[in-house]
Amino acid sequence: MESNYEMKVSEGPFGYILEDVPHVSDYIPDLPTYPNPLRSNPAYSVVKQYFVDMDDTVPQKIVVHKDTPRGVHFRRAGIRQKVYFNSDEVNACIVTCGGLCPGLNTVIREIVHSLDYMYGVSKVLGIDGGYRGFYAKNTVNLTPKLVNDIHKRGGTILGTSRGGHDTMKIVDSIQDRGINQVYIIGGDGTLRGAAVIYEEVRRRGLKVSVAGIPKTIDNDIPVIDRSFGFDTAVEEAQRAINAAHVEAESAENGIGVVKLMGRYSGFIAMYATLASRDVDCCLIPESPFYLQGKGGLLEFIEKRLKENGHMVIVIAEGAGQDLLKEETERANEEKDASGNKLLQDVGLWISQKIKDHFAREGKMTLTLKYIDPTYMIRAIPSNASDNVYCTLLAQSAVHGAMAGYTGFTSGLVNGRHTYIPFNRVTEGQNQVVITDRMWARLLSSTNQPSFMSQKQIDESMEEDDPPTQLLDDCQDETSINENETT
Ligand SMILES: Nc1ncnc2c1ncn2[C@@H]1O[C@H](COP(=O)(O)OP(=O)(O)OP(=O)(O)O)[C@@H](O)[C@H]1O
Ligand SMILES: O=P(O)(O)OC[C@H]1O[C@](O)(CO)[C@@H](O)[C@@H]1O
Ligand SMILES: [Mg+2]
Repeated sequence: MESNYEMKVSEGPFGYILEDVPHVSDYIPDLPTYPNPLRSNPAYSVVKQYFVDMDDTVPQKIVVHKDTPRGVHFRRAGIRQKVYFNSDEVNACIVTCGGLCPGLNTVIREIVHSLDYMYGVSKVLGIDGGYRGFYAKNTVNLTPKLVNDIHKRGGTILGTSRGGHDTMKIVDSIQDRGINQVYIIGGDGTLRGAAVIYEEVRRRGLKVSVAGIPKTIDNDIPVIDRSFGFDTAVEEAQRAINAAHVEAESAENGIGVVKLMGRYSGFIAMYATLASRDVDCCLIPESPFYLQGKGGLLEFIEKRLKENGHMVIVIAEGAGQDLLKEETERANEEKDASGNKLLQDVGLWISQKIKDHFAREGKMTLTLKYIDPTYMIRAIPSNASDNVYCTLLAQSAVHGAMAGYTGFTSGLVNGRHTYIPFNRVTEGQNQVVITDRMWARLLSSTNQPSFMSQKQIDESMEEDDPPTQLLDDCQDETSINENETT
């Protein structure tokens, strides 16, 4: 089903734009409102200004010049004075879809706890096994007690799946069960699914809030600063890189190759490399490379081995797929149940190419160890900082749904929690911009070639990408989201 998501945009002076999120009262008139029960919650009532001002918004771009227009803003997340659901009336559900990511259980736990402890909501259903669970499986009652310890475990207690999105059946199930708050945790595909669920709910005139919590280990969701679980994944990747380094260092002409996740976006590989400092070469999908000849990878490997006697290569799973395709003379057209292209194993392929090259040339004997920790970095529980992040994302989603917002995802923008309309997070993909300052930092830390000709550099500068860090000098140094902070 195609999305027809209509944007709710308003404008103000000096180029101010609010990309607002829908509200149930947009299509159901005269809904009653209730005072927020948090008024009498001792934890909150001591906090000065614990209600978010209705006019609070967060700018998408925070580095500005004297005369730049104020630009796009998102509604600030948080507790509202009025809520549109009475506590007894709420019948919520939670579903997790797509690939695993550290922190899924923390988000589930926190939605259940926030609904119960903050808003007195006790009816929360868990949907089993992703979208198809709405119509093909039984549900489970989620209580604070049941979910109390789950944040210490990896995975999702609800199970997840790919494929199986049937909008009509899902909304029928929502309607039949009397569900009026739907919390959907997932990546770009999941949020596309959530957008069409919201549209169908609205078409039927149902008082149902549809709230998303963006999840992606690859950090490829646009607009938001970073996705939950990313920090944990980068930290876990260090263990594999350390092992590769120890192996490489201990052998004559030792090479350690580590493959990390990242289908189209090389953020995990880039940040794991920058964090480790043991990596000699990082290869990501956004930065094409070649093997043979002057300036190629094999030449660089030989040089680095001569200099250092060992080296570590980190490769994102989506890197070099064009080379593999050429080599095998076939495109891998296989797709998963959600329609995502299945990739060939670039780690195995590149390891073999390196071994073959040096054996054939008889140049040097090398010892190569290939480490593939891809699923290990996403199947673990979230670390402390991701746990806090997940908690805040979940609480924001609950406050938003209780306040009657719908068709939105909670998300961190420039360090502030916001409500973002679905279509803004599904319209594109966050990727490493290789003409940006962060990639330049990586190149200078590994001292690897850029594998780009001057012609390619000129072309990429001319592309219609957002202005780059190298060009306009307006990068927020602490932010991960390359595209949006440049
Ligand atoms: N365009 C779409 N419209 C409706 N549903 C979709 C769409 N794309 C994907 N989905 C559904 O969303 C769910 C998850 O999609 P997908 O497997 O692509 O994972 P994801 O959410 O992108 O997460 P990740 O990329 O992290 O694995 C699946 O059930 C799939 O059927
Ligand atoms: O869970 P699956 O189907 O093996 O998919 C793995 C893919 O999911 C992700 O973890 C998230 O999109 C990718 O990095 C990876 O390519
Ligand atoms: Mg996806």
